[in-house]
Formats: sequence, C-alpha cells, structure tokens
Amino acid sequence: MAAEGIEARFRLDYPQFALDVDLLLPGRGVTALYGPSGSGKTSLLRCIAGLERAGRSYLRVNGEVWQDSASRLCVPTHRRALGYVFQEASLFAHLSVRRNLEFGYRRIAAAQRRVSLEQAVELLGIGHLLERLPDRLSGGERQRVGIARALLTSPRLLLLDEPLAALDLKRKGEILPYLERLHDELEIPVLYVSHAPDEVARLADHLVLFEEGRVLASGPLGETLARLDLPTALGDDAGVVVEGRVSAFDPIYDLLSLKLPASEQTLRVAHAPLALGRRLRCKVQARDVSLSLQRPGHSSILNLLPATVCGEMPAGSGAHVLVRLEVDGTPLLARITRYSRDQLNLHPGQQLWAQVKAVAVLA
Ligand SMILES: Nc1ncnc2c1ncn2[C@@H]1O[C@H](COP(=O)(O)OP(=O)(O)OP(=O)(O)O)[C@@H](O)[C@H]1O
Repeated sequence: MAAEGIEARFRLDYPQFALDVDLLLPGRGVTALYGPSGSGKTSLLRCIAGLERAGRSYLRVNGEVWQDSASRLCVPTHRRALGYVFQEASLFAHLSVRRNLEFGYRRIAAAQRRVSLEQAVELLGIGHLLERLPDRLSGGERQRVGIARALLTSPRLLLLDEPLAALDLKRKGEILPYLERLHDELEIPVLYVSHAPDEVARLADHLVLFEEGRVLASGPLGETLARLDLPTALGDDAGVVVEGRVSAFDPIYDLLSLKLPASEQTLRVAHAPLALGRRLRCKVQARDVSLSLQRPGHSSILNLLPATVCGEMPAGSGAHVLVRLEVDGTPLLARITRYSRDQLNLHPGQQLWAQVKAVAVLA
C-alpha cells in the first residue's frame, strides 16, 4: 500500500496568473487553504477535482494516484471519489431534500458505501428537512444538505470551497458545530478554502497559506500561525490556536481550565461546562497577551503563564512588535509596543510571565 497523505503538485498557467504548488498534506483531518482573494485557492481545488488542464501535475490521495502528467494519467472528474461543495450548494430544485440526498447515494455501489443515509442526516442535523424542496431552505440548511449529499457519495476527499461565505454571522454560527462534528467523527480528509480566520482557527488541523499562486507556508495549524516570518498573511489577526484538555470547571464563575499539551500549565477560559478530558481549541490573539518580568500579583488577569521568549518581528504598525513565546513548547504570540520591548529588554531565551485575560480567549 502506497504512503498515506495527499501529494499535490500542479503547474497551471492562465494568461495573467500562474499556480505553482508542491504540497504534501495530511491524509486525514481538515486542511485549510487560506490566502487573499485571487491567490489561487479555488484553482488548486479545481486542479484536484480534475477540472483544469494543468501542465505539470501529480496527485495522490491516500495511496491512489489520480493524476500524473509524467505517465499521462488523468482520472476523469466523475471517477475521482471526491465530494465538492461550493459557496452555494447546487441542489436539484425540483427534488426534495431526501431525493437530492439519494441521488448521489444510489450512484455508489452498496459495497463501496462508507457513509449511510442515516449517518449523514444525523451528522448534519437535517432529519426534519427531508421532505422539503430546496427553495424552502435557509442558506445554512442548504449548505448542510449540500455537504450531506457530498458525503453520501462516500468520497475519499472532501473539497469545501468557502462553504459559509454566503451566510450571515448567525447562520455561520449555526453550521460550524456540524462541520466540527464531521471533523471529529469521519475519517474523510477535507480541504477547506476560507477567508475567515475564525473558521480556520476552529476547524483546521493543518494550514496552507497562499500568495499569488504560490504556497507561502504549509504546516500544522498552531505552529504555522505562530511563525514570525509570515507577516502579510497574518496581519492584525496574528494569534495562535491552543488546543488543550478540560481539566476543571468552576460552576460558580463559569470558568473552564484547559491543560496545555505536555505541560502542567492551564489556561482559564470563560465557557459553558464541558466534560473533563474533552479537547477544546482556543484562539489567543497576539494583541490580548501582555508580558511582565516579575510575577504580577493582585491582577484581574486570570491567566499567568511562565514563558520563554523565542524571537520577534515588526508587527505592521511601526510602533508594535510581535514576540513569539513558548509555554512548555506551546507557542504563543504577544503584540506589544517597541517601547515596552525596550523597557523589558526582551531577548531570545529570556524567561518571563505572559498574561492573558480569560475573557479575551476565544473558544
Ligand atoms: N479560467 C480562468 N482563466 C483565466 N484566469 C483565471 C481563470 N480562473 C481563475 N483565473 C484567475 O486565477 C487567479 C486565481 O483565482 P482563484 O479563484 O483560484 O483564487 P482564489 O484564491 O480562490 O480567490 P477567491 O478567494 O477570491 O475565491 C485569479 O487572478 C483569477 O482571475
């Protein structure tokens, strides 16, 4: 059996744009493709789906080679086991939700079905919509049906191209938990194109940053977000995603404690109760982290973490710097003024205290 993972190499030339990527991505979990408009994210998905005539090309998905220009192999789109959902799911308007779902499902031989109708309906929470026609669905419901339909073709790869972009904030909030469930409960790898840092922070395991048709960076989410050499991509949203396990819950103050990986340190977060041991991801924005050389006492800031300074870079505004820290190996970024940096005489290897307000941690 050939190696796990997704290997994608494509060179695509349009008159005014060239896509040139060489990626090795994990064969499971969610990979976010992130970058400015026109940077080539959709073009890459189209190449992977076999919808573009790329020049040099190679594509292997968990052991199956779908494309290899060297041996003139190009499996046609309809024979690639993939699901593709766009900004607005294109459902058959004259068919009920149930019939829409059955359409993809019936095309797959029974022995090859890996997701049952019941499972897809349950995962996306659309049991109450089955007899409706698509024009009687909200935008968020349509997307959920579109994703369920894609899953029912038992794909080996799911391509989601800004599936939430057409939805308002409230609808986005409603659909994100379903996407998280897909991530937790299905084995199918997902390539997820998004403009929204918050979606990426919640859903992705791996992050690919695009710029002008090229890959600027590709790596595990937490590490990649904490890199100091990617200023343009991260801008004002610079921050890290910290994933920990719930180690305590204080019901009087509605505060969760999250134990950091490979550490005795915890991060306290304002949150509804969760079972002990459950994994939870939090986004900690660089602008919400402050630094102190001495251990501060009598502060309203609940999170006080012993950290080591790893490096720094300018942070957009000339007055600011972005400092990379580590807490027992977990990266953290702090955005502080250059003035404070000089007052604290910050330098790599220095031990200090990082303070994070519990209310600023986004979970
Ligand atoms: N068929 C085509 N012919 C010529 N140029 C094209 C074609 N399709 C896309 N392009 C160009 O390729 C570039 C990349 O487009 P692409 O849709 O891949 O970007 P994107 O990162 O997905 O952008 P967005 O986030 O806005 O969807 C753009 O400059 C676009 O104009």
